[in-house]
Order: sequence, then C-alpha cells, then structure tokens
Amino acid sequence: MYHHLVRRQRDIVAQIVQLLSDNSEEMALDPRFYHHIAPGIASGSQSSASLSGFSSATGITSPSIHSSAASSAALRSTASSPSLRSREGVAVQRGSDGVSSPAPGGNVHVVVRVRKFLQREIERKAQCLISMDPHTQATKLRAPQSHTLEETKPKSQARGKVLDDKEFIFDNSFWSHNEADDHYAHQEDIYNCLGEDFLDHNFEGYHTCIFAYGQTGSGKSYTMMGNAEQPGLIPRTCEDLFQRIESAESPDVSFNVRVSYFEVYNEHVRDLLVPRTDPPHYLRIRESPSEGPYVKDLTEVPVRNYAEIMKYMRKGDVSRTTASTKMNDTSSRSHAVFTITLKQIHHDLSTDETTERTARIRLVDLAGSERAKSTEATGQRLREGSNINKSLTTLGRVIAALADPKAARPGKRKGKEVVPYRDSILTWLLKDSLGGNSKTAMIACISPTDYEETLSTLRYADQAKHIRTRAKVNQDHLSAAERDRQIEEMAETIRTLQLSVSQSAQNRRETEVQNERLEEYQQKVEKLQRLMEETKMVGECKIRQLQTENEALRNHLKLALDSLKNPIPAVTIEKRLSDVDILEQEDEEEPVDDKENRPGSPTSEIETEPDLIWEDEDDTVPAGATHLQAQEMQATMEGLLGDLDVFKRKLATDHERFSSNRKHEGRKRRRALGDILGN
Ligand SMILES: Nc1ncnc2c1ncn2[C@@H]1O[C@H](COP(=O)(O)OP(=O)(O)OP(=O)(O)O)[C@@H](O)[C@H]1O
Repeated sequence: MYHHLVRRQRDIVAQIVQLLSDNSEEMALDPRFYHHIAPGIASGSQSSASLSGFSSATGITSPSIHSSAASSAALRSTASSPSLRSREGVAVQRGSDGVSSPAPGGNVHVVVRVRKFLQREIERKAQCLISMDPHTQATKLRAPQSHTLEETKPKSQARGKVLDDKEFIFDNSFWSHNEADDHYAHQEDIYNCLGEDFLDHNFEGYHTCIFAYGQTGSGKSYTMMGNAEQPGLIPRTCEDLFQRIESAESPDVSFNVRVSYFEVYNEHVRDLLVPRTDPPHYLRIRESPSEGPYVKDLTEVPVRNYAEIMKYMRKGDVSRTTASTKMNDTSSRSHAVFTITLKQIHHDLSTDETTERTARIRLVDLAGSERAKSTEATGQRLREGSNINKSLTTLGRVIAALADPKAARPGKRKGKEVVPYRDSILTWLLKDSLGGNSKTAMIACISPTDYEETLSTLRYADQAKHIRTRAKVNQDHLSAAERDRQIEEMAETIRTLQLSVSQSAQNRRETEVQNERLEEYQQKVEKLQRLMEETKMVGECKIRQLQTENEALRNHLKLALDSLKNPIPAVTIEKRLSDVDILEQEDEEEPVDDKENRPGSPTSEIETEPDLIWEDEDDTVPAGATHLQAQEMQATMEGLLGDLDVFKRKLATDHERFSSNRKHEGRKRRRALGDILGN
C-alpha cells in the first residue's frame, strides 16, 4: 500500500516536472518541495540522505577537548555553544555488511575539578594546595607548608614520611576555585566541554556513562546536580536532549525517552522513583547475557519533555539518602544512578524499513570517600561510611584491574575474571560502563585543601585514564514484515507461557519453576507492549511523512495549475533587417541629420537592439490542452488524497487493535497473577 502510494506520488511529480520543463524553463521546481518525494528527479547526484538533511552521524568525530584547550581563547571554556552536530536524529549509514560500522573503542575520559573554599575552610585560613595549567591541562598538588602541617598531618607523615609536590595531566583540569580567574570553569563550561560531546555520542547510538568521584564534600553533587541557580550536568543534559529532539525537523524520526533513578545504599539498591517505605523495599540485581547486570523491577518511566524529566529527577533527589556530617551539611550517603534511555526510530518510507538506535545515558553521583577521623562519624553514619568506603575501594580495585594492560590482553580469558566487579553492588551494576559497551567519563572532584585525600583521588583518576572500553553503536534494522513476525512469535510464546503458568499454579510443589516462568512471562509481555508501542510510533512516523509529502504535492499541483492556466506569453520576435533592406528604407525616408546616423551613436544602438531578440514559435501551449491536463492532474491528485485517507484509517484501526490487545493482555496477566497469589 505504502509503496503503491509512493510510486504514484513519484509518477505524478515526474509528470509535473516534465510538464513544467516543457512549458517554461523559469518554472523549474523549487528543490525544497520535491526532496521528500522524488529525490532522484531533480537532484542529480545528491543522495536522498543529504537531501533530507540527515547528518552522517556515525561518522562524526567529536573535537577533542584537548585540542580546543590549546588556544588561548579557550582558556575559560573549551567548548562553545550547544552542538548542532547530532540534532538530526538517526542517520542510517551502513557498511557493506548492512550494519553500521562500529567505532573503535576509546579510553575513559578523565577530567578533574577543584572547588572553591567552603566557609569553614576560609575560617581556618586554609591553604590552596592546587594549581591548574589551562594550556597543558595539568593539575598540580603542592605539599602543605610546615605551619599548617600539624593540623593535616597524617600518620604516615608523623612517622617521618616526606610529602612531595605532584603533577598529573588529564583530559581537562577544571579550575572552579576562584571566580575572578580567567580560566574559571562554570557549570556551563563543564557541560559544554563534556556533557555536550557525550550527548552527541548518544544521538550516534552509543551508551555513555559519566560518573563523579571524590572525597566527601569535594563537589560531586554540585557538579552532577547543581542547584536551581547553577544547574549541573544532569539537568543540562536533559535540557539539551529535549532541545535537540524538539528541533529535529525530519518527519522520518520518532524519539522515545525513558528514565530511571536508583540509589545504592549500604549495599542495597532502592528505586528512587517510588515512595519510601518502612521497612525499605530493596531491589534485586540480575545479569542478562545481552544487557549485562540490571536492576530487576526498577521503575522506568516514559518522559515527553524537559519539565517531565525534571519532575522525576527532583522526585528522586528528594528521596535520596543524605545526611549532615562534619564534612558536608548535605552529604550523599548513597551512590545515585540516573539513567536516560534514548531510542530513535527512523522509518524509511520507500523501503518500509525501520532503523532503531538505542542509547543509555548513565549519570552517576557517587557517595564520597571519607575518613572516619575527619567526619567524626559514629553509629549509623559510621556504618554508612564504611559501606561507602567498601564499595569505593572495590571501585578502585576494578579501575586498577581494568587499567592493567595484562588484564586487557586479548585472548587471556582468565584476565576477565580478575576484575572484581561482583565484590560490590556498585561495581557490578557499573560493569558495562567501566569495562564494556560504553563511552565513559570520570569527573574527579577535589577539595583545594586536603593533601592525602586529594592525592588519592588524583591517583585513581590517573589510573582510570588507561581503561579502554568497547563502545559500539546500538542499532537494529527491521523490516515491517520482520516486526510483524516478531510480534506474532512473541504472542505465541506468551500464550504457551500463560498455559504453563496456569498449569503450574495448580501444583504447589513447582513453586520455584512457576515463579521463574511467571517472571519470564511478565518480561515477554512487557517486551511485547514495547514492540507494539514502537509499531505505533512507526505508524505515526509514516503518517507524518505522508502528510509532508502530501503538502509538497499540493504545492506542486498549485504551481503546475498556475503555470497551465497562466502560461508565460510568447515573445514576439522581429526579424533582423538586412543591409539591403536598410538601404532601401533610407532611400524612401526623408534625409535626417548626419550625426544621428553615425555608427556608434546612441540612436544607432537602439536601432540594433532587435539583434538580442530571438524567435520560438513553438513555445506556446494550446489553451484547450492545458485545461485538459489540469483537469487530469486534479483528478489524479484527488484519487491520491483518497488513498491517503484509506491509509490513515487503516493505521488508526491498527492502533486501536494494538491498544485493545494490550488491555486484554494486562487483564490476563493480572488474572494469572491473582491465581498464583491465591494459591
Ligand atoms: N564548584 C563549586 N562552586 C561552588 N560551590 C561548590 C562547588 N563545588 C562544591 N561546592 C559546594 O561545596 C559543598 C559540598 O559540595 P557537594 O555536596 O557537591 O559535595 P559532594 O562531593 O557531593 O559531597 P558528598 O560526597 O558528601 O555528598 C556544597 O555546599 C556545594 O555547594
């Protein structure tokens, strides 16, 4: 049906083009009208992809943060205005095998940010131990001066250990210590340098992860969340994400955004998008061969705009476990993981093929490492602190193992098992982000005053630079027939599972099997619902495309009819007079002033003007034929519009069918659950 419609549209446009080019050169089509419908007609060598405004997103390489930092103009912020590079949504670029060619893996991107003095640090006249060079991106840590040594003196030093100055080079060193300095990095600069590039990667189809690491009170939450006046990386990413979606002009792409938010507190996972309960409800972790570790039953909500996503972000923030400690009034006592899933569905009307790109954007605000001595924590705070330290120590070991070239050596199968992901919930859940399919960045937040803690953070960060991940574009191609087949197959599996669930419900001895089957059944139902949702999105996409094309056709028809009704009048051509004729004329005319007849005089120029006039008697179209063509064209267009209506009605029926199927499935599922719980 779609193909038929498209072919007919193309035929009509071809006719119009032919008619207009026959009629008058000046009636050439405006390419803005026809590029959706007939890419090949007037575009010459231009590809349909370039005409429809798609960027070759998979081929884009983001400018290196390093290189931009080299110019003195980039001292304050190494990135400029929001990127337009990936705003066009999905670009289908395939290799010879028909699959998007994966970009090679990259190293973990590591940046460091130093915060300003806090009130208590100003009061005790603390020394700033950090300096940063905006040209080389070096971060220098100075050993504390002897007169302040006593108050910060760690045990090792008491035993006579000498503290040295240290220097590290990172992808970026963000100076947020003194706002008066030229190279001061504001919240916006952090986003422009890092967040924006990472969002580009997401639109290209890569999973990404940005995590903030550092001691308690070093500025992790400020960098990731910020506050109402100074929003951090997470709200800025959300804002840019929806700005890009809203400014995407192509009717061929649909976007689907979902969000989840959880915290890891005392080695337990808690959903931050559901209300707190007493006792708290903790979630379990599962590992799937394709998706890696995931949180089971985690709430994942669809979001349509910036306001909605911010509503969920705030809801989660309020629910997050924080407490006042000596080091920080609102210290995060948990690791918070905010995940946005961006799905781009591109539908090619001419092939009826769908391309789906899925990117997971993981933004992690870790709890801060802390020394019990500095926080003076006791009781619950002390227990929290020791759990936080335990998971951060594991994170450190995971980073060390991944950064070790021996562990990463290909073919060394045992090397994989050496990475102790499973030793803490945090590292298990971040497994893919740390050493798998993800582009990952670490923001090491440091305080300007604590030598030992800052050195430890900088060493972690320095090690993380050596970790290589294996990010790939997450893209699937699916024809309409394949999609239908998948839905049919899944529906069949669900029917079988449903049967076995109800059978096993009668047998109490099979409780475990029954639970597993129920779980599998639930997962399949959810997947089916998503597929149906996506099919609906594809349908909507098709309607949008057809509407755009319909509009373009209307414009063309109008142009064609105008040109046929009001043809450009034929130009009357005068024949150039021959020299003999002129002489004969001169003989007949009365004698005139010599000056006027002299060659090159203004009058003689006017007289020779007929030289420029040409003659073409075939350039007019008989009025009767024009009218007939116009009527034929109108009739064809009306037929076409009729087809479009039928198509729209068919899609609407499909939607209704899908949604009623979904309701029916939901009812069945609830009934099955009720049966099982009743037993
Ligand atoms: N770049 C900065 N500019 C201004 N103020 C900052 C900056 N970074 C941090 N702060 C302030 O420092 C204090 C501690 O910051 P924050 O709460 O973000 O630390 P944290 O590392 O998240 O601590 P914890 O691990 O205990 O949660 C806050 O009052 C915050 O407003």
